[in-house]
Amino acid sequence: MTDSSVPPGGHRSGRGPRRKDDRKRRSGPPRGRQGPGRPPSGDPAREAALDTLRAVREDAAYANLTLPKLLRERRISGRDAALATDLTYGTCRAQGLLDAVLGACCDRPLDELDGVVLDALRLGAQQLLRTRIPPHAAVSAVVELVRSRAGSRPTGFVNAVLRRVAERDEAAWVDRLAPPDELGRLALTHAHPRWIAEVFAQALGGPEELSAALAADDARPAVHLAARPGEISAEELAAITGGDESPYSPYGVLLTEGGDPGELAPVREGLAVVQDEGSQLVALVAARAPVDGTDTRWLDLCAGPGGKAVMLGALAAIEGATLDAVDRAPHRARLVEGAVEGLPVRVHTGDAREIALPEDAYDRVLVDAPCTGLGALRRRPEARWRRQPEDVAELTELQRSLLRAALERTRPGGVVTYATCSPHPDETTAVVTAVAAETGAELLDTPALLPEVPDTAVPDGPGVQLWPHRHGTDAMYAAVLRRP
Ligand SMILES: C[S@@+](CC[C@H](N)C(=O)[O-])C[C@H]1O[C@@H](n2cnc3c(N)ncnc32)[C@H](O)[C@@H]1O
Repeated sequence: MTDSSVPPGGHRSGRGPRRKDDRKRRSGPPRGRQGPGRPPSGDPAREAALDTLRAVREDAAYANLTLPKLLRERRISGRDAALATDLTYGTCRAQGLLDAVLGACCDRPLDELDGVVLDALRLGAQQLLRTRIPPHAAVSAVVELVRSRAGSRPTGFVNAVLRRVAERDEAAWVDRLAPPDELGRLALTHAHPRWIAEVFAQALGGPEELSAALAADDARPAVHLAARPGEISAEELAAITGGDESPYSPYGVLLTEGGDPGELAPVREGLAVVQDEGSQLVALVAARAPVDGTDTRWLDLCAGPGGKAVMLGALAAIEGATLDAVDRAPHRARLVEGAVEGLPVRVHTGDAREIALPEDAYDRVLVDAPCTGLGALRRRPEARWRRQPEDVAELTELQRSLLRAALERTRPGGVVTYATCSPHPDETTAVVTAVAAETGAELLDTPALLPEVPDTAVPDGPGVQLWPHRHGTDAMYAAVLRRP
């Protein structure tokens, strides 16, 4: 739907980094900052949301790093912080759906709008379609925000577009805008790019669970803690934090209260870390995989920032083993060093494919490969719209070579666990089966290593696949291979 009665708003390019010559042409205060005579809107939550959306759009920032920093700097807490978080992450997650609706309500392409206006429209549409905020409050708050950031000129435009958005609810907009096929409809309904919905359907072995999978992936994830083995039990950790013991991981606690988990005493004291239950289960697979013979030399080839290295290091300490932990990125290797203090872990910085570590030597190896992260989209609100299908091929090349490097460093009879936080079959089954065929490595029965977790088998492939809608975890994948 377009409407020629909509008054003109800002017209500058709204998406992608702003060009230098654009900046020169503008007069007056820089967009996105307070200008003289323009008081703040008195709405710290929406101001923080708008600033984060700008950073995500212009600087390719990560919302989940930018917003918490901004809230701390501005001393925004309590209900304002909760509102800012809901609005920012919700708007980032739903961007494709919001843009489809806004596109039907604007008389010009969205990428010709001023960036601040576009961010404000997305923030407004999110409130109108996906929250319980009363429509008049949502519209007037966003109009005031635009006035404080960009002056009065675009306010009529923003007001008119948002009033058009408010004419239908989310379901009615989906009815109107969805493509005719079921997969396209589900992708729009749950605000996912079509290609990702296709990947999920392929990984699930059919469309039956797709709606549940996309819905769970569109919700905010629960926060899990992992108790450090040998230091504190999950039962004790749950009692101290007021959380619940996790359903599957023997070390997991599901937090039931909000707030910053980093401030909890057991986390500050190093007795527990914030870690999704799916990651805990992958570390458990790596620790449980059956080894023939000695079992004292362990290796984590892609260790940064150290979540699984902490769990493996703590288990190694209990078993009398040692762990070598490798990461190519120096700052990530340093994070591992900080995380594994006091554990029998040596940290190495370098490329796992070339690093000078012994070959045919390790009993137990984890390669938690860099991947598209399609299994952890819940945690990175903007990621689903940033990732592109073309990213996959480059990563699968690296994943195969890392798995080969892991097998070369494993002794005959030792085991390698290959893991990704992606369910994409090209990154999971295809990598594992190709490298197993090339090297003669034996594919072990990985679901048997997690007997307490139901429905982990991968359709037509080796390994275990976890899912948010089935297990409440990220969509982690793991498969175990034995070196011949
Ligand atoms: C999925 S993350 C690992 C997460 C980690 N296992 C944890 O539980 O916290 C992948 C890691 O692989 C590292 N990496 C990427 N390419 C690498 C390479 N060629 N050699 C070693 N590490 C690499 C990245 O820097 C990144 O830290």
